[in-house]
Amino acid sequence: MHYCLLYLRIYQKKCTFEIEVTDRYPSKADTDDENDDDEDHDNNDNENDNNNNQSNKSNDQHATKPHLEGCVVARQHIKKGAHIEFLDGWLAGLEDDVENTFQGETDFSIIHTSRNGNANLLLGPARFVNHDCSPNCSFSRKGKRISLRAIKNISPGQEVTVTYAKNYFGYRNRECRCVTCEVRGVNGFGTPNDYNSDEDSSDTDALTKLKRQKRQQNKLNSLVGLNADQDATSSLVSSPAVESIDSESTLHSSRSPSVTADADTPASSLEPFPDKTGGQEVPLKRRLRQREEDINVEDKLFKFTFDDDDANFTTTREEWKLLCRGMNKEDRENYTLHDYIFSKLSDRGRYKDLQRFFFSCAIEADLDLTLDCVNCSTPFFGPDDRIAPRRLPTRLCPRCHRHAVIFNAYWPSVEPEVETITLYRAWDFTSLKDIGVRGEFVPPDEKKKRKDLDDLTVSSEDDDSDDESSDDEMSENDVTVTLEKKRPGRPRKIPNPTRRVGRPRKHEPLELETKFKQKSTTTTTITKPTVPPGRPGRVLNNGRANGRHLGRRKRLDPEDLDTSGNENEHESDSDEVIIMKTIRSKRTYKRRKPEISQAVPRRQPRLTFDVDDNSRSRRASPDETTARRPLYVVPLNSDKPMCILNPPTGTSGSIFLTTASGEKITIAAPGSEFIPTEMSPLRESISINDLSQRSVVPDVAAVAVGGAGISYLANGKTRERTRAFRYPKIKTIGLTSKRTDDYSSPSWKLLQQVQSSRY
Ligand SMILES: C[S@@+](CC[C@H](N)C(=O)[O-])C[C@H]1O[C@@H](n2cnc3c(N)ncnc32)[C@H](O)[C@@H]1O
Repeated sequence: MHYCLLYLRIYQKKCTFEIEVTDRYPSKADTDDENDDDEDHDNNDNENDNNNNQSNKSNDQHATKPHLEGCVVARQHIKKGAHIEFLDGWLAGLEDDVENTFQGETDFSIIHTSRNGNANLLLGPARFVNHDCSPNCSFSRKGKRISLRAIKNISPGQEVTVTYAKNYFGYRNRECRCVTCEVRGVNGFGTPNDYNSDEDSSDTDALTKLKRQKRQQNKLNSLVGLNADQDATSSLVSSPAVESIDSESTLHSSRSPSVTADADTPASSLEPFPDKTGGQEVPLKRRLRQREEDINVEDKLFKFTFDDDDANFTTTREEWKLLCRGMNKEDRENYTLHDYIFSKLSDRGRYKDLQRFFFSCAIEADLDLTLDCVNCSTPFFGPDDRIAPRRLPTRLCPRCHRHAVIFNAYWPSVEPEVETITLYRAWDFTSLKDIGVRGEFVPPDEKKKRKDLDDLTVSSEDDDSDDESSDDEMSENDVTVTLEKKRPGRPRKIPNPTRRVGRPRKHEPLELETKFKQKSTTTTTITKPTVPPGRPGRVLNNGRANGRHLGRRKRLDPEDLDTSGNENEHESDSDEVIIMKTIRSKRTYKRRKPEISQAVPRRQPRLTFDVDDNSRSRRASPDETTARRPLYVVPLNSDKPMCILNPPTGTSGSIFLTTASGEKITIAAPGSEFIPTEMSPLRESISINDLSQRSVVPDVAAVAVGGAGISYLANGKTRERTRAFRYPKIKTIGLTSKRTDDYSSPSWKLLQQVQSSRY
């Protein structure tokens, strides 16, 4: 309890520091590898143009092996001599044999006190304080209690450090990877030669070296603009000789959260708020206001671009605004962006999964993608962060995000903002249309209809669930009967005695598990169930499965999608849902008859999303495309047609979309007149000249297929021009009315038909 309190206290407002994560230090395994493969490193590093010195080499090496550890970062100015409240530790004595069990572990901090030499386990927030050869704090001990005192002035954002011992990280701390060593290019950042020269040197040499270090440190001070107290290299600690100091490159290589400067960044940018006033002290309030303004600007500008594609994609936010423009004022005020997104998603619970999916796709699509924290400008998502984080990135870096969640204030301020801070996801559906994740936009009247149907379903399900609970082993027929009773639409979650909440537990009661298995087996063997039409858009499950994969730190694997989703879905809690999922599998829907005759391809693509197809590196072979590429249907309000085909001007014709297998779906009536100036809101066809002139086609339905084409009349002959899409991403073709609320438009109906025939 006592230890718990020690930790909990650090979340108090007046606490001047916080626990952060850093990837500065290598794991034990990394260090061993490094020693083993020194030669290899050199060879590899030589290939890297950017890495001219050893320190960078070393860093890059670790960039590929992120290893996170804790660190303590100041959140407020801490004056020299001040006791750092709440940064306390507690010593728990260790017996010798127990101590041995901790050998080689860095997760525990063992302290040997000079008085009796006993080993103690250091517990409490103080255990997160890292070593620096030029520390800004020192430990002090009172009985079993350890506290920290600042020996230099510490600014917000600076890491709180102490010196552990002279030889803690090997002889003369040669494996030390503190900021000071990094700046000096020594120890963990030095070359083996440094060590040799150091070992050979005499005491007099050491004095000269110290003097030289002092000179270099002064030089550094003037370079980075820190005063003597804040300087990372000010204290003369025992350290090998410094051959040269390349402050710019070494600072650049720093990946600790407390040091975020890059090569040409002046020291001011080490501050959480980049100094925009030419070095003058700016009041916190003003900086916060400035930051808010920046956020607003950023918000407007936030765009997502895939450079390998036909067009830039505007944000979902902009689409939403466009939609709002057509609304009356009252509706507009009540209709939030989230409403819009969720109306597309149809299920709030999928938001997170979809986010993960976007995140992974974003990484797939642009390997150099980085985002800067809107609060502290730290790049928090870059090439090195390709391994999926446990938490999704926000537009605030993890540190600022967490801080905002706790204090409703922007780091480092702890004064709550007047209004609740809105925390945006970094990948907020901006790429919805691009990535190929399908959403479902349900018109309000349709939504109502479905709701009514769903309500009906719930009541019928209630009856069914009674039956089920009385009979564990359901026969195939039983299932079919159950389903026949069902209305179309997604099954509702209903109270069910056998319902499993959350993931299957490791130690589930045996009885329940058997029951579950029996039912699953029964359901998966159904061959010809009466398929409830269901509602379109269920493919979001795919995104879901992907997210799950990411959570397991795995690359997305399309092969896994069909199966893993079923196992882990939240909805798989109930047997009902398992049944539905089975029915929704590709086998079942293949048997469904297309509802629009010539407009729908005979051969339906599988209900999978193949991430490999989506990657730049590989183009799917025709066979693969036929098998894997789905026909995506997403209504969008894009202001740009993404696929532009250039027919000869002055011609008229029709537009069709092609599936991956080459089948065509005509989406605009052939032979329609081209009247560029009069855009009929209800027209069924769109002139190919509209596209050729790249005119804006508002409120379009988007259909992602294998390609798109036009057929037109030229010299009395019908000609065709088709373009295959390289990636199975969503492409839009202008298609429908200008009015988004007009769901009676023929093209909207067509879209619905296509949608319903799809699933
Ligand atoms: C008392 S703990 C400090 C907290 C630690 N970072 C953590 O998250 O548990 C000591 C461990 O931190 C790491 N560490 C701290 N300072 C270091 C430094 N200057 N160089 C290399 N590793 C360091 C080492 O792994 C060391 O065993």
